[in-house]
Amino acid sequence: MSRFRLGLTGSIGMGKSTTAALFAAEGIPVWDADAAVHRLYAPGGMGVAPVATLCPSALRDAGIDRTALRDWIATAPTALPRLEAVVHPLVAADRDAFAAQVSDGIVVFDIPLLFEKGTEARMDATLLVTAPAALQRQRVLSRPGMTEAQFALMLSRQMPDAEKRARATHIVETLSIDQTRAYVQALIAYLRSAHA
Ligand SMILES: CC(C)(COP(=O)(O)OP(=O)(O)OC[C@H]1O[C@@H](n2cnc3c(N)ncnc32)[C@H](O)[C@@H]1O)[C@@H](O)C(=O)NCCC(=O)NCCS
Ligand SMILES: Nc1ncnc2c1ncn2[C@@H]1O[C@H](COP(=O)(O)OP(=O)(O)OP(=O)(O)O)[C@@H](O)[C@H]1O
Repeated sequence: MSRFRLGLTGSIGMGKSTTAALFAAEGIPVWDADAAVHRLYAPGGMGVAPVATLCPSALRDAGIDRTALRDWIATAPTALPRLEAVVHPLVAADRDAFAAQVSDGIVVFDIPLLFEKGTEARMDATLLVTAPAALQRQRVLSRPGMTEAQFALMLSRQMPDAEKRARATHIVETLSIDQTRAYVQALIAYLRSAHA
């Protein structure tokens, strides 16, 4: 089977990381965009200098402090697009370097902003993880330090779930681990048979 790129996405708290781990447990290589950003922000990361130039207050212990960055983003509507303009090309380079290492079989790309940034055009198929809004809200608000305002702000920055459902080639509701694991296993089998 030649390389098959599966874009995994979903709004905050919908189950991307958990579902990505289910693919990894089946032996599927997974690239995680949020993890790539953490690497870029860590001391020695490629993102430290450019982000610190943009937001000097975020430079802390030779790395980028996300809390300071989050506070800076709240100061102006232009802040996040300016940050993305610096970070996203570095994330894309990390993604392409990962993809180049895998020559065949299914590869999963866990990308929160897959649809928001049109990255689905670089994928062979897309899987949306989703859940009822009330469950999403309960999950996110149960996180330490998360507030209603923060949740609303993050949701406002992400494409509505209904729009993502209309664009995804595959959709799974993350209601139980067993049910999602069964879905992941069936999807892997289907993709291997359909694209052998
Ligand atoms: C804005 C930042 C500082 C907030 O960091 P913090 O640790 O508080 O939140 P975290 O990173 O866990 O993100 C919380 C939620 O927002 C999502 N998110 C992250 N960046 C963005 C963004 N630019 N637009 C919309 N949602 C985003 C995440 O996927 C997650 O669902 C951080 O997310 C960041 O640096 N984002 C810019 C880089 C980026 O766009 N990352 C997404 C790559 S697809
Ligand atoms: N299939 C599932 N069944 C039951 N609970 C799930 C499932 N998938 C995820 N969850 C729960 O939902 C919460 C959010 O999951 P996860 O962190 O994977 O979401 P995410 O989309 O990666 O979130 P973020 O966008 O904030 O990174 C976690 O508490 C997790 O235990």
